[in-house]
Amino acid sequence: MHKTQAETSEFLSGFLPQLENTPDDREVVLCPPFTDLHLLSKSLHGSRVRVGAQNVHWAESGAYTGEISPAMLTELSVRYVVVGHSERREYFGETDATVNLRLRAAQGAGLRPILCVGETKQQRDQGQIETVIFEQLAKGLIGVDQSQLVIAYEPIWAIGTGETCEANEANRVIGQIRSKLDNKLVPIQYGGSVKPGNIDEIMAQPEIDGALVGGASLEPADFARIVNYQ
Ligand SMILES: O=C[C@H](O)COP(=O)(O)O
Repeated sequence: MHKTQAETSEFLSGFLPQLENTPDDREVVLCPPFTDLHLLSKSLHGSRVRVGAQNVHWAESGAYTGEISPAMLTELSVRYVVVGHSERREYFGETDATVNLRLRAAQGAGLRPILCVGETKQQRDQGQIETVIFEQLAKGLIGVDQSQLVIAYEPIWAIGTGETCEANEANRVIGQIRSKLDNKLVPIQYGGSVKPGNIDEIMAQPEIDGALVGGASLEPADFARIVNYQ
């Protein structure tokens, strides 16, 4: 829940010029609040930056006050949608079952969902990393087309805390996630306190295909440095 439309416009003015020398292999997606989607879609038309949303409901339409349907997003040229972020699971009652409904509805409308999975600190300390994540995958991915999917491994204890998962540990867990997938080519991102100072090491890991960036994406220079990792 960051940035009004005015703030988003200001962000773009600072960010887009810094993509002039960005290598072609980088796919850049901005996932703002719903209220910024129209502005972003218009402003980014013809650019290399794609637009994503932060959530989507599974129904086509109906009496679901406060929710947003897949078609409402695709009409705005939205291509991606984050599903099952840990904040949605923790604060808004998301379960693996509702995550699954959202993933399937998103794909049914032509959106490419970014499924977030990850463990709490307590689960990690109790040696339950794989147990937790494999269950999130098993329940979340029922009936989901893995050729139109992105996964983000986000250890909850590393989100917004400044405490980053060591790059080699993130690489190990992401390898475990990949071992459970039918399609080994699903892009798997790491998320959790990604910053200009650690992006190079994170992206040097063989299993890590990208990053889901929160706080550091709010500053144009920081996010551009992350996109332009070495
Ligand atoms: O939504 C963003 C991710 O949860 C990561 O957030 P962060 O980079 O602020 O830790």
